[in-house]
Formats: sequence, structure tokens, C-alpha cells
Amino acid sequence: MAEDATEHTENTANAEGTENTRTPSRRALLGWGGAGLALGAAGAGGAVALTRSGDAVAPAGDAGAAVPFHGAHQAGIATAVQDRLHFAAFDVKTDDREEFVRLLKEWTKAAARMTAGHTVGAGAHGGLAEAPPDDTGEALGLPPSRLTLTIGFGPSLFERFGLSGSRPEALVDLPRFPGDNLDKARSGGDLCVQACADDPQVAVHAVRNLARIGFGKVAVRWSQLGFGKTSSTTPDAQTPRNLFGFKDGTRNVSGRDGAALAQHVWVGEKDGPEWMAGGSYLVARRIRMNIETWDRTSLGEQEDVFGRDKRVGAPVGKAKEHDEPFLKAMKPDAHVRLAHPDANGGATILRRGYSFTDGTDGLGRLDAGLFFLAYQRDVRTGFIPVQRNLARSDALNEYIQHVGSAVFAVPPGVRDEDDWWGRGLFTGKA
Ligand SMILES: C=CC1=C(C)c2cc3[nH]c(cc4nc(cc5[nH]c(cc1n2)c(C)c5CCC(=O)O)C(CCC(=O)O)=C4C)c(C)c3C=C
Ligand SMILES: [Fe+2]
Repeated sequence: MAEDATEHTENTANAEGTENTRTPSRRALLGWGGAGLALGAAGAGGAVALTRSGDAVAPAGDAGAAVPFHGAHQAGIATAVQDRLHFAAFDVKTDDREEFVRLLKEWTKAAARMTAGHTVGAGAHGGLAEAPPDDTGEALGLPPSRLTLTIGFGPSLFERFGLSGSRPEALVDLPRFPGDNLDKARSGGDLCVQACADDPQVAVHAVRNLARIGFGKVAVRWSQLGFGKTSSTTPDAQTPRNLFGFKDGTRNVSGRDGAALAQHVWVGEKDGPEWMAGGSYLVARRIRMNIETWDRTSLGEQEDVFGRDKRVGAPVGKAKEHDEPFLKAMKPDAHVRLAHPDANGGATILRRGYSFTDGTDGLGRLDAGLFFLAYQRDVRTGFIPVQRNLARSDALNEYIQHVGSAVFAVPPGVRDEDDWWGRGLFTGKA
């Protein structure tokens, strides 16, 4: 960790141009009423704010750069997929609506700061020695790393706080699909936060600090670390490979294709409910991949399973990765043939998944797979028809198993410093 280098540089001005002072935090002045108290002043650009890195934000386009937090849509959906993921689902522990709203406001401020490369609140040190610092400190010295924080609300949240009338029709509970072997401990959640960054420490720091701010009001239900993005939203960049060694994400919604995003990903103004306009719906599936079985499967069979070649990722009968697939040339149970929009009434989703390995399964095999994340305008016309088709007859099913599942309504973006995550839902004003 580069804290020393940062802390002792000559120029300790932060990105806001204020000096990197050791002023006590507002929380220190107010007493120990909770970590969130300090966020209001510092998050609003107060003079006590310290930069996380203590030096300038990396230039745009750099892997260390900052992704703007404010906008019509939340970042982390159309954003060029970062290298690493820390995804966390939370259970709400409070029945007090006002307390929960305060938390959402505190989270928003902390998220805006962390994505800009700053510490939470008044920072990781410099406050009163008798109190825990506002920020946990492990990201000191690290650049913003294109961190994005994306919040989602699960179906069970709408059973609380008198919100049942605000639940979007498109936020359906997922049906049980053939072959599902879902672990309740890795499924569901009232809330989720998707943290994506080019540095795993930055993503983990962000989730940890949000969980810390939420202590007593929310609790982590399950979480998933991911590496090696398995889809990209930048079709002109090199397509990443999944743990089966195949290029994954060749045909995906491009984050720069405004028309496709409007058609398939963003909730439209007329879709309803009003508070979701500009938002999206997220399906998360933890998919175990039996890599040991796969590794003993012939190359020909592997290529038949996907309907694409392993070397360049070209569809059957074609030479180049981005050649238009001719579905009838593929085996009837080929994954690509069954997942393609033409086989599913046009259903199109934006995939944003990551590979994972989480130790062993206790039977001498790696607990490895794909943490599948898909964004869409409506779950009923997005993930569900595609997964129904795949669950029925995909050749890939011999090698994978869905072991975790969750669905979330992802509200629109936070417009400016006065706005906050979920404002439309909780105030009834778009
Ligand atoms: C319900 C949706 C999907 C699940 C679940 C899913 C799991 C899954 N996929 C791969 C590997 C590949 N998928 C590819 C293409 C592809 N997959 C889906 C949907 C789901 N995949 C779609 C919509 C598509 C695109 C179809 C098209 O339009 O042609 C590919 C090929 C390359 C690509 O286009 O991305 C691979 C490889 C795995 C390993 C997996 C579960 C572990
Ligand atoms: Fe797929």
C-alpha cells in the first residue's frame, strides 16, 4: 500500500484543491453518534475532506481514472467493464423508514466520494485518537481505479416501509428453472451494491465502508468477489475469456450504443413506475462451472457446446469472431444458438459477469464459475425467456449449475450533489 509515498509527498493538495490537513472530523466534534454523521459535511465538499490518494486523480481513459458518479443512469451498467468485482447483497435490519432514508443519503455521499478517489468522510486518520476514523484506510494511496458503485433494490425491500405499491411490475420473482440448485444463503437480498474497479482493493474497500456505515441498519447477506470480466460492453476492445477458455461477450449490448441501451437496458418513461425511469433491472446468478469435467472434454465437443471456435471465437462456419452467426449451422443444443435473440423473441440483455474461484468444494474440485450479471429493461422479456430456453436444452448444462440467484430494481442515476440513491422511490417524486 502506497500510503507513505502519498502521505509524505511535497504536494499534498487534494483533488478539490484544498489542503491535506489533519483537521478533526465533524464526527469528532459532534461526539460518537455513528460513522455516518461525518459524511454530510465532508461529502458536500467541506474543508475537512482529505483525498484518498492525496494527489491528483489519474487522467481520463487511464485504468486509474475516475468514472463520473452523477448522471441520468447509474454508472457500472453501460460503463466499460472494469477488471474486478465485489458484489454484496444486504438484508435490511431497521423498520424505521427515516433511518433507512438517512442511510441511503449517507451511502450516496460516501459513494460519490469513493468513486472520485476520496476517502469516506474525514478520512482514515487525522481525527481524534479516541474514535475510529471515518474511512477504514486500505485504499489510501490508490487511484480511483474506475470504481463504480451501483445500487439495486430487491423484491423483499418492497415488503417493508410501506413500499408495496411502488414495486415495479417488471421486478418479478424469478421462476425456478430446471436444473437450478440454489443456495438460499447465496440468493436474494433487500439491497445490493455492485462495486466494479480495476483494482480489487478499491472495490473491496468501497463495499466494506458502505457496510460499515450501514452497521445496525443493514447487514451483508452474501457477497461475491469476481475477477476476469467475462463480458465486455466495448465491442472494439479484445473480448475477454471465461474459465472454459472461450471468448465471452462477443455479442453483447455496447455501452456506447445509445439506441440499443434505450431499447433493451434502460427503463423508459412510459414503462412505469415513474421512479424507475432511467433505471434498469439486474439479474445476478452464481453459476458453478465444472471445470474438471470440461478439461477432460474434447476440443470438438467444447466448440459444439458453444457453437463457436475456441481460438478466435468465430461462429460455426465463419472465419472471424464478429461475423454474423448462422444459427442453423450450429448443433440444435448449442449455447449461442439457444441464447441468441432470434431464438427468444428478440430478448436482449447486457451481460456484465465475472469469473470466480472460491476455494474448493470439499471434494477436491475448485468451487469456480461465472458470476453472471445481466441488465435489462424488463426481466420478463429479458433474462427469463433466455434462461427458460437455456435451462430446457442447452448443451452447456452438462458442465454448469446455477447455485445462487437474485434480482434487483436498479434506480436511475443520482443527478447531482443534492440527489441520493432511491430518492424517487422514497419521496414519490421523480
Ligand atoms: C440467461 C442468459 C445466459 C446465461 C445464464 C449464460 C451463461 C453462460 N454463458 C457462457 C458462455 C458464453 N455465452 C455466450 C453467448 C451468450 N450467452 C448469453 C446468455 C447467457 N449465458 C447470450 C445472450 C449470448 C449471446 C448470444 C448471441 O447473441 O449470439 C458465448 C459466446 C460469445 C458471446 O457472444 O458472448 C459464450 C462463450 C457461460 C460459460 C455461461 C455459464 C457459466
Ligand atoms: Fe452465455
